[in-house]
Amino acid sequence: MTVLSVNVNKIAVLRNSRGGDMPSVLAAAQTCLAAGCGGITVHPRPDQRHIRPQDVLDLAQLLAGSPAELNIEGNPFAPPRDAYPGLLALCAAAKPAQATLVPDSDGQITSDHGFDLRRDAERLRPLIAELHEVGCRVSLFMDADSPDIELAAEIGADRIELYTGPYAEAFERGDAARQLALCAQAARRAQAVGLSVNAGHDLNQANLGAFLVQVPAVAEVSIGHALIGEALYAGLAATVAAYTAICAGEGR
Ligand SMILES: CC(=O)[C@@H](O)[C@H](O)COP(=O)(O)O
Ligand SMILES: NCC(=O)COP(=O)(O)O
Repeated sequence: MTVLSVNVNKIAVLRNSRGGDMPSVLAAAQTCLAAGCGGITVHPRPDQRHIRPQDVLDLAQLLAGSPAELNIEGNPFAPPRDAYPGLLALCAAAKPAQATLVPDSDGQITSDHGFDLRRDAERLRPLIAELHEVGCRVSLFMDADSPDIELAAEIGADRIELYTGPYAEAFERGDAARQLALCAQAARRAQAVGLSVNAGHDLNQANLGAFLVQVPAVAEVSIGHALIGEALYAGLAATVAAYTAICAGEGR
């Protein structure tokens, strides 16, 4: 079954807009966990516009000893800045179950592409080894049409996360077949060299079911933006329950 990891970045965005601790990232994570999700995802960025280092440490404490996993996403090449210690230092302190490496830059509103491993493989290799030393599983954010899926295994990654933004856009336009085929093919290539496959970005209640039907053996989906938006109307616990039902294949 596919694990749902809820990305709580957007809870922090709302909190940060006024300061203080309302809404609380920790309380939101607790609600998601109680509603049945299998993990919590955060994507701290150097400008600290949403999840902050202290949130990461608090979430790590909340999840310690629980079967639910903490997944920390971020750019491993972004240098420390102000109170942001850098992704590897944060992972060393929080010891998440999974670190997902993403090649996003500060100027991006959100992540919008995967790694070019022809360019970055040799820089990533020692960082992946360092994260393994800390005890993290390592996943690499990859485009579904990347020619270099197999290289992720060669440099030591455990998983890839398929960037599903192009699929979500195509689904919205009503012509998702090509993107689904690309994602399914990338998943099969990854699995053939021993990588597990995660997926994320702009997944929602409308497009998730078709994705999980067509793309084989997706280990985890991380979902935030749509889920938190939908939760404004339906409630967080009910929305998480709806996603876990889709992940469990109910209604297929
Ligand atoms: C890697 C990825 O697709 C997500 O981490 C995405 O970046 C969500 O983060 P934001 O909520 O900050 O856009
Ligand atoms: N890795 C994807 C993620 O964490 C959530 O992306 P989104 O649902 O906020 O687009």
